[in-house]
Amino acid sequence: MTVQPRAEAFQKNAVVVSNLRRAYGERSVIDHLNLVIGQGEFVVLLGESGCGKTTLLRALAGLDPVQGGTIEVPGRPAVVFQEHRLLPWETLWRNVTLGLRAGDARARAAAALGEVGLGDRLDDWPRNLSGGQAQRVALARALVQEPKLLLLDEPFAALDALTRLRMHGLVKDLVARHQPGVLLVTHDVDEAIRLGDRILVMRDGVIAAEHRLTPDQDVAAARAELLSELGVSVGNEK
Ligand SMILES: Nc1ncnc2c1ncn2[C@@H]1O[C@H](COP(=O)(O)OP(=O)(O)OP(=O)(O)O)[C@@H](O)[C@H]1O
Repeated sequence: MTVQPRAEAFQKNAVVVSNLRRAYGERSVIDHLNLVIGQGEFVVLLGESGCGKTTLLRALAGLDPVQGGTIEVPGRPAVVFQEHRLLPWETLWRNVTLGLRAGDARARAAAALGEVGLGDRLDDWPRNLSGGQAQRVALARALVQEPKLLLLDEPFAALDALTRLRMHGLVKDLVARHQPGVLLVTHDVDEAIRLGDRILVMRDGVIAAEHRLTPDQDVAAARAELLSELGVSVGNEK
């Protein structure tokens, strides 16, 4: 067992990954990777397609076995995927509290759905939601568990540009309020710059580069640097 949920909460860290290894058969995808995410820290993971971002996220979520190393997390991580994964035969409030053992489940669902602007839709059905609304319910379902670690695997990728921008604001607010450590996987460099306290670039099975963004960051320069690390030449683009 390499994923080790700890009963006592970490004081500072949402996850500590040491020397993680993950292979599919003979093919190594994660090769002695180290990573620490602090409580309340928003970390974004970029990397070329196929470099192993989702593999890492799934390992952190405890969804897949790993071949070596350790993952220490203070409790069960919550995950939001690109697809909302709501159960069509359950109402929204029941979807939000699935697996939650609490006597006041409906009240908790009401609070969580309220936080994502859907407090008046408790008894509605997933089929009646837009893509953005469904992702908001998926976020409520993740946050109702009060996770110390929130894993986001391209949760905005299927949304239109305007909805995506609104979701960025919402997620940022929710993370500031609930203070989980966050690992967001995305292909979108602008999204990474907008949301990340720290941006990681994954390559050859490890974290190959790391950027801490400051409030007075030169955004164009950061963007060009990140794109270049991802193998994209931007020439003189501002
Ligand atoms: N179940 C699997 N069986 C075998 N190989 C797999 C499996 N899942 C992923 N891989 C391989 O592992 C590598 C990493 O895949 P992964 O999905 O983690 O990449 P990614 O960085 O998330 O890619 P993308 O950005 O395109 O989503 C790829 O080469 C992929 O083909």
